[in-house]
Amino acid sequence: MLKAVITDIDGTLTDRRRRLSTEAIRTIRSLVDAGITVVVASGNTVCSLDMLCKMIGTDGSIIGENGGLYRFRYDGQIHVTGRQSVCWDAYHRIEEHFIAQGEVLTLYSPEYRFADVAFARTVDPVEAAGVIEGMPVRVIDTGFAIHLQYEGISKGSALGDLALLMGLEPSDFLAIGDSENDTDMIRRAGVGAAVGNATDDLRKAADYVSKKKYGDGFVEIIEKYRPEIV
Ligand SMILES: O=C(O)COP(=O)(O)O
Ligand SMILES: [Mg+2]
Repeated sequence: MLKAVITDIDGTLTDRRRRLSTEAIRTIRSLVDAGITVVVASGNTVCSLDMLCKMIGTDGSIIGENGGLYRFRYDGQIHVTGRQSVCWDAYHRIEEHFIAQGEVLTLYSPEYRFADVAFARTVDPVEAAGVIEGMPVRVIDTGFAIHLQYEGISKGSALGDLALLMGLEPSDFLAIGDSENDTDMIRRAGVGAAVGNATDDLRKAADYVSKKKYGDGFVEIIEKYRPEIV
């Protein structure tokens, strides 16, 4: 039996252009109204997740910055497990490398980030990873941004910590995602599902891959597993 849902946002509840699926929101509201907790787990910042949770109508339980931080409900403490200073060291090395080639990197909301570093996908993430080889930092391409994350930290590691705070096990969760940054999370969850537009690696790690894409895929997955969520 499953007891809660944890979902990625970009590419799962949104389309490629980050437009939220109204059908997915409707589905989340029906889960919440039935007393089922829905956690959002994203590479996004706390403030953007808070706005989203309020407007969708969840209880504010979040995993942000790709697992670099998490919080149980709006009034809970923000637990930061990422090590941003190490990520900044990695970023500066990458920045120097690309500046030497005439490429200027664009940071994403650095003033609102506490755990990781994120920047625009204007450079090759594999080349960026090569530049910081040996450092305890992972380069993550979410399909929407490139993130630098301290080793061992992921949405999956944060799911373990958050589930404990909620009095649940990771295996109590149905987890849904679309990309590389969701892999650990869908592996650790009781059921891990990927939407139809998911990357090949995530599809391989998933228990189920929806036929439909983006928000419609999310709705399809919830409909399939709804009888198992109590
Ligand atoms: O912040 C990103 O790069 C992607 O966000 P997501 O984890 O909700 O897909
Ligand atoms: Mg995503």
